[in-house]
Amino acid sequence: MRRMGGSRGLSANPSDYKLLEEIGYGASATVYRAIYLPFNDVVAIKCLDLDRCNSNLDDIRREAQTMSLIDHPNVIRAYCSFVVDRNLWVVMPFMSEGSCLHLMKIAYPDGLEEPAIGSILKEALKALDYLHRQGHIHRDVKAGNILLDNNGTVKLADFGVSACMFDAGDRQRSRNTFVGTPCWMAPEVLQPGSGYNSKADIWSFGITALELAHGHAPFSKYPPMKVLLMTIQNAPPGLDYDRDKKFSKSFKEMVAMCLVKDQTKRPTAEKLLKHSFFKHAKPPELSLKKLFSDLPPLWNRVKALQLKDAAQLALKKMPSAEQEALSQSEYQRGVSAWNFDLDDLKAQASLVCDDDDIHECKDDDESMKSSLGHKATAYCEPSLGKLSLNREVSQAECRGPGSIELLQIDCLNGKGKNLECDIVEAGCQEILGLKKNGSIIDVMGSTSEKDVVLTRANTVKPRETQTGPLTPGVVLSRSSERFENESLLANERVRQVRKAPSFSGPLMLPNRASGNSLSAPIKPSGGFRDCLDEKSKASLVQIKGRFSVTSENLDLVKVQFHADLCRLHLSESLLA
Ligand SMILES: Nc1ncnc2c1ncn2[C@@H]1O[C@H](COP(=O)(O)OP(=O)(O)OP(=O)(O)O)[C@@H](O)[C@H]1O
Repeated sequence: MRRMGGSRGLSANPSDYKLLEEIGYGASATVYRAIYLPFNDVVAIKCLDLDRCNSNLDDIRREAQTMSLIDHPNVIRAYCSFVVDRNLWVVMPFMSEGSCLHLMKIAYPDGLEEPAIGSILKEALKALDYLHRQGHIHRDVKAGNILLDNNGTVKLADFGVSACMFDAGDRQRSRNTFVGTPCWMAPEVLQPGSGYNSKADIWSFGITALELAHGHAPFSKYPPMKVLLMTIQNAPPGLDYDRDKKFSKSFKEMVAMCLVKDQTKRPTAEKLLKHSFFKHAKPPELSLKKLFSDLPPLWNRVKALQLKDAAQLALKKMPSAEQEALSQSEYQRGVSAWNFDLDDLKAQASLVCDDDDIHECKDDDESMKSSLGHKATAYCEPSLGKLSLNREVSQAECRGPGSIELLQIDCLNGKGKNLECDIVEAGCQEILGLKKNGSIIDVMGSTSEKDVVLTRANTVKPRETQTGPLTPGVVLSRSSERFENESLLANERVRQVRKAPSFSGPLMLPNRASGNSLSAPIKPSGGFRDCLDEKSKASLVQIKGRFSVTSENLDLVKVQFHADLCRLHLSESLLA
C-alpha cells in the first residue's frame, strides 16, 4: 500500500474505508460510494485497475497529484490516493447525483431545459477558468465529466488526460498528442503535430453545451473515424435548427463563439464567463435541485444504465468481445489512416452520402424519429469492388424515445475504402423495453422481462430489417423500489456481459459497455495493446471514451494499422 497525493484528514488506510455501491465506471476505473469509517463520512472512491490501465503509472500519479492540488469549488479534488494491491484508490467527495451524462441518460434523454443548462455550464466554465489559470488543459470536457450533487453543486471531474501548458520537453510534446473523446475534440486536436492549447477545452465546452441541450453530442451516432472527419470537414455544429427554437439567442450565440474552428478566435474561459448567457444564469441551487427530486438513488440509476448497455450489447449478433474487437479495429483504422493519409480519409469522407450529414447537421433525433417504421436511407456508397471483408455491425446506438436502432454494416478494404454497406433498422425501444414517451429507463421490470429483452436481443439478426410496431416498454417509474428489486439478479447479468469471453486472439477486450459516453463505442484496448511490440504501444493508446495517438512514430502506427487489418482478415476467414 502506498500513498500518493495529499489528504485533508482522511487516512490512506484501506481498512478505514467501506466500499458500498458502484456509482460509475469509465475506461479503466470503477467508482464506488464508500464510507470513511473513522468519521462516518460518505466519500467516492475511484478504483483504477493498474493492470487494466493504458496509462503508465506516471500519468496516473499525475492525475492523482493534480486532483489533490486542486482548490476550487467547481473542480473535484482528491482527498488522498493510495495503491491497494493492483489498484489505485482515489478518495474524493461523493457527488450524489452523478454525472450530467448519466442524469440525461436516465431521465432527460432529449436534453435539459435552458435554465439548468446555463447553471451547469457556468459552474463548469468557472472550473475551466481556474484550471486554465493554473496552466492545465483538461482535454476531456464533456457531460460525463460534469458531476452534480443534490444541493446543486457542480464540479468538473476526471483529470485522466489533462495536460500542463507549462511543461517542457517530453511533457510539452504530449500536447501534440491526440487525446480526448472524439465527439468533443477540437479540430486542432485532431491534427497531429499542430499543437493546441486551452482553447481546445473551449471547443469541448461548446460541444458539451450542445450535448446538454440535445441529450447527446453532435455526431455521436457515427463511428469514431467518421466523427473525426466530420469535425474537420463539416461546418461547426450549433443551435441553428428547428428543434432549437426554444433556446435563447444568447445561448445560441455563446455556443457559436465556442465552436469556431480557428482556435485563436475562440474566447478564453474568462472572457466567455462575461457573456450575457452566463450573466443571467441562475444559481445552480435554484435551478438544478428539481432535476433530481424524484429520481431513485444514483447507484440504482447506474445499475439501470448498465442493464441498458448490456441489452444493447446483447442486441448485436456477434459475441460482444468479438464485436468490440471489430469496433476497436475500425476505430484504429480510421485514426491510423488519419495520421498517415489525409487525402485518403478525405476521399472516404466524400463518399459519405450528403443525406447522412444533413441528418446529423439538422437534427439527429428528428430525422431518426421521422424514419421510424421506414427503412432507413442507405448510408454508404455502392460497392467499389470485391468484398474483402464481411464485417458487420460497427455501431449500435440507442437514442431517446421514438428512435430507431441503426446497425451499420460497413466493410472496408485494406485502403480504407468502403466496399459494401447496408443498414439494419431495429426497433430499439422494442428490444430494450423502453417506454415510448417516458423519461426514466426502467430497463428490466422483472426477471421474466429481462429474459424477454435478452432473448429478443439475441435473436436480432444483422442484415434483416426489423419492422413492425414498437411495443411500449415497461412503465417507467420514478420510484426507486423496482430498481432495488432488480438489482441483484441484474448485476450478475451485467457482469456476465461485461466479462464476455474472448472470441479470437489478441483483440479481445474487457467490456465496459458505454458507461461514460454516448458516442459510438471506443473500447479499451488492453488486450489489443498486449499484442503490439513495445514501440507500437508507445505510439498508440486507445481506451474507451478516449483516444490518443502520439504525433511521433507514425510509421509505427501505420505498421500497426496493417497488422490490425491482417488480424481482422484472419478473423473473418476463421468466421467464414
Ligand atoms: N466523485 C464522484 N461522485 C459520484 N460519481 C462519480 C464521482 N466520480 C466519478 N463518478 C462517476 O463515475 C464515472 C466514471 O468516472 P471517471 O470519469 O473519473 O472514470 P474514467 O475511467 O476516467 O472515465 P472515462 O475515461 O470513461 O472518462 C463518472 O462519469 C461519474 O458518473
